[in-house]
Amino acid sequence: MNPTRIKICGITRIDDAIHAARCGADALGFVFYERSPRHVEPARVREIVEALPPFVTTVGLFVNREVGQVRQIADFCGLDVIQLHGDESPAICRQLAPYRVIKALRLRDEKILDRLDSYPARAILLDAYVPDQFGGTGHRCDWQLAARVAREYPVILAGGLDSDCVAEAVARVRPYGVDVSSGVEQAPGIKDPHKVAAFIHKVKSVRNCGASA
Ligand SMILES: O=C(O)c1ccccc1NCC(=O)[C@H](O)[C@H](O)COP(=O)(O)O
Repeated sequence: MNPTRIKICGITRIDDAIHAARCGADALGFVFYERSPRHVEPARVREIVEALPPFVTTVGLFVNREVGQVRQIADFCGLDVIQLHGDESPAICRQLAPYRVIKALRLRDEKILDRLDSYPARAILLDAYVPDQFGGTGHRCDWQLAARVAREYPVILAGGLDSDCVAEAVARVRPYGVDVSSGVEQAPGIKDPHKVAAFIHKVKSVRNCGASA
């Protein structure tokens, strides 16, 4: 049985990053989408990355950015993984090699099942579908459909998770990992240390028989 990996997304402050790492987060996400209330400048992210312990994975989130810009920012900040949260094609994912790519897809209906094979991504992040919004919405996705996807692919479940619902979500979907942003915040971009600790504790205490390596 593998543990459910935990990504805390929308980090903008060193203290929040260190606290999440101490609580046991596997990965931290930084939003480079300028229209997000969690947007953070590359110079700040570089400082945060330099302050982190060695075994915490750093993930940069981009929405429909040009590949060269994504690479430039990722190289500058020292990021480990790139998460593409817009309408990026499978070809764009390929162009970012050797960076590992997580492709985020907003789960609208079963048509998603036909699109998955084309993505050369290390994992698919399933988020809620909210018209005209790319992420960080606080809305849940269809866990039943997500569970079907998770039987075939490594899935990172996102969308409206918090410490109250995450144990049930893991038990039902059996994802590779979970991702949370607004559910552990005091305000957009500002994490609540108690909510972060409670979320991570809940995930670590639930059995996930389906999670693959
Ligand atoms: O968080 C944002 O503001 C955001 C904006 C645009 C694209 C992606 C964004 N966040 C990506 C994430 O990975 C979030 O953690 C994910 O969407 C879940 O968010 P939430 O429902 O608030 O937990």
